[in-house]
Amino acid sequence: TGTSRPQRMLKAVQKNATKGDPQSVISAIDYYCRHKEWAMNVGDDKGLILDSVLMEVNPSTVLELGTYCGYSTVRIARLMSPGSKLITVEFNPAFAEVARQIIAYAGLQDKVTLVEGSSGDLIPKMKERFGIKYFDFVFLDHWKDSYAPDTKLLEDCGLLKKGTVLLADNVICPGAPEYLKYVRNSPRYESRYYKSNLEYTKAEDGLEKSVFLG
Ligand SMILES: O=C(NCCCCc1cc2ccncc2s1)c1cc(-c2ccc(F)cc2)cc(O)c1O
Ligand SMILES: [Mg+2]
Repeated sequence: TGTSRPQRMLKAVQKNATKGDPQSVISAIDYYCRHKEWAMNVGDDKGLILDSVLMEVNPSTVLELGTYCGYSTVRIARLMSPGSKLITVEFNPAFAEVARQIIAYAGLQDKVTLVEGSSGDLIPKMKERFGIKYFDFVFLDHWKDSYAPDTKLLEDCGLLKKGTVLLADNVICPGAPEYLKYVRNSPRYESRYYKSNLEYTKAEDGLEKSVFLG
């Protein structure tokens, strides 16, 4: 057995990016995944939408579900104000190990808390474990059929407040039909679809932005 895809991605960052420079880490990953080996990062097309929605919200607390190698973690944390906190949840220990190193290489480890485990187990523990009252921004990028149940769980745990923004990746490809039905039909959300491309491809994908109305 050789290296894994995430390990090869980490090597590309260590080789081509500048330590402490988040933009160079993002560019190194995008170059590697577009020209060498595809990987399921949110990518540069959808990444620009993520950046603009994030800057509009300017959140103090962020929850990311699905860290993978930390690409979107770096994209988000690099735009967050001093003193703000990002909690990112990853299920797969091998992914988490690579993500920790990529986040540290970008110099963003002080803003980011990476937690290993499943979203369903960890969401109910957010308040007691991390002293979180509410999340201002939630990026959903984990199991697509977990988006809807985990959104309901966030509501039930009182982790959303009036104005919290949920941004969901892959609502077209691989798709999150249950989630779209839920947020688009619920009177508690104001939703909007941002059409884009599946990372590093010409296929359609997009992000759904849903504002919690309280
Ligand atoms: O599955 C995807 N992403 C989730 C990985 C699941 C890892 C998890 C994290 C976690 C944390 C907490 N609790 C439970 C879980 S489970 C994903 C897949 C594609 C794709 C698109 C076209 C393809 F042909 C093939 C793959 C593209 C994407 O952007 C993705 O995000
Ligand atoms: Mg994704």
